[in-house]
Amino acid sequence: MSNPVFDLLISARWMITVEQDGEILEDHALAINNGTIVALLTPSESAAATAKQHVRLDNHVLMPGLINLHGHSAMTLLRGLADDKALMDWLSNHIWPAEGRHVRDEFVFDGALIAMAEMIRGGTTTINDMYFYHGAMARAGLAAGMRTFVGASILEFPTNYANNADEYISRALDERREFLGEELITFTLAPHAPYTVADDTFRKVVMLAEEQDMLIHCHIHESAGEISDSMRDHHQRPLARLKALGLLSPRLIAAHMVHLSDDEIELAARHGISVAHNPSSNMKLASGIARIPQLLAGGVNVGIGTDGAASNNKLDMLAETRMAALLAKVGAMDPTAVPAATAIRMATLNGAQALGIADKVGSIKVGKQADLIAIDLATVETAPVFDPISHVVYAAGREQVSHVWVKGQALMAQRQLKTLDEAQLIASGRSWRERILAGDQNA
Ligand SMILES: CSC[C@H]1O[C@@H](n2cnc3c(O)ncnc32)[C@H](O)[C@@H]1O
Ligand SMILES: [Zn+2]
Repeated sequence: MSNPVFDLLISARWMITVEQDGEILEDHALAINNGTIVALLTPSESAAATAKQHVRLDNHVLMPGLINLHGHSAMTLLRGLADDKALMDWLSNHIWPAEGRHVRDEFVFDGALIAMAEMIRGGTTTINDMYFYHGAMARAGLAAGMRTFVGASILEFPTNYANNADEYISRALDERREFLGEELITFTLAPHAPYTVADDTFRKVVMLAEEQDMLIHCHIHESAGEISDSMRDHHQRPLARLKALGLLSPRLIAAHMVHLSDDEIELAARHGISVAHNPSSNMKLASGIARIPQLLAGGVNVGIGTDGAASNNKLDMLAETRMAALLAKVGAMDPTAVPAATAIRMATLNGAQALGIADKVGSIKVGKQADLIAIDLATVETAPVFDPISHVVYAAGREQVSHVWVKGQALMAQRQLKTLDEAQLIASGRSWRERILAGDQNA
């Protein structure tokens, strides 16, 4: 019997599977057909295998694509407009007025494409987003070929997108219809935060999420002010209020969760909620240090996000993974907190788990889809290699990401973007700068 000819064969010097913490395979290969990993080949099997395309990564580590569990992609167009502010000052006095002047369909599409190019160049294959103009976001995801979770934002106050909570919801559900058959596009419900969403709206969100089988994505316990304002307005901490409203469940991805008591960590674990940890944004807005080691020890699923480019200001998941490991250590005054392998699991499989796609992506396993990245370790920054897991977290930079695949489709090869035109995106960013500086209401 003749050997099968695979669609794609990727052989790599090292493979971090994330199936077991710390597992590294040397000189193995992955066989891929129709975007799915169909075989994991030993060195001798790899040598005998044949494929329509064979990518040889002799100095690289191959690993699952990074999953950005919390972002606002289109905010790339507001990057650097308001730095060095605390959360509520940043939002109320700078970001929301700027969004009022500029955020439209075209802004979201163009801003999201710039974000996606940056994310792909840094090894991100999935983005869990929340913003406005969801058709534009979904179209950007399809153009880029990224796995895109489009968060349908819900607020009580008017923006360019909608006037009240009911309108945010109905408009988003209308926009969602066009993309229901798209495997890479999933809509989620994204009530913005406990301080911008009323009790009745949260109740509607819970009902709708169950009825439509949708995830819920919300900023929760981001700053100390959010908690004290909630005590003043609701006589409860936000998490207790959300529990009473039925929001706490495995459907919930809670972004930030910086300020938590031991009881609240236990509550989060008991209800199976996932946390999107955003270390750089939390540091830059001086929101605080999330208690990640305690959350993980308590059994809470914690993934990693960048937040938007206006509060980070990078969309660099490798840097964020490193920050997650370092910040946990200094927060706990314990160098063993969040070791490198745990940080990699948080940035991959835990993100997939939060999004309900751990059966499809998040680790390297036969039967899973080929959402994969390669990182070139043959650079002075990562020579010599004793432990590829250590280098991925602590030493390698995003410029060392060489290849990115989503469902077997190459989005980047040898650092060349395959689905997006970098020069065009830089030009688009320049033209938005002029429009934004001109204060064009219809920009
Ligand atoms: C409803 S999502 C879009 C909304 O959220 C704002 N935003 C961006 N980053 C943050 C953050 O860290 N905390 C709270 N709100 C944030 C964004 O500007 C949009 O208005
Ligand atoms: Zn955010």
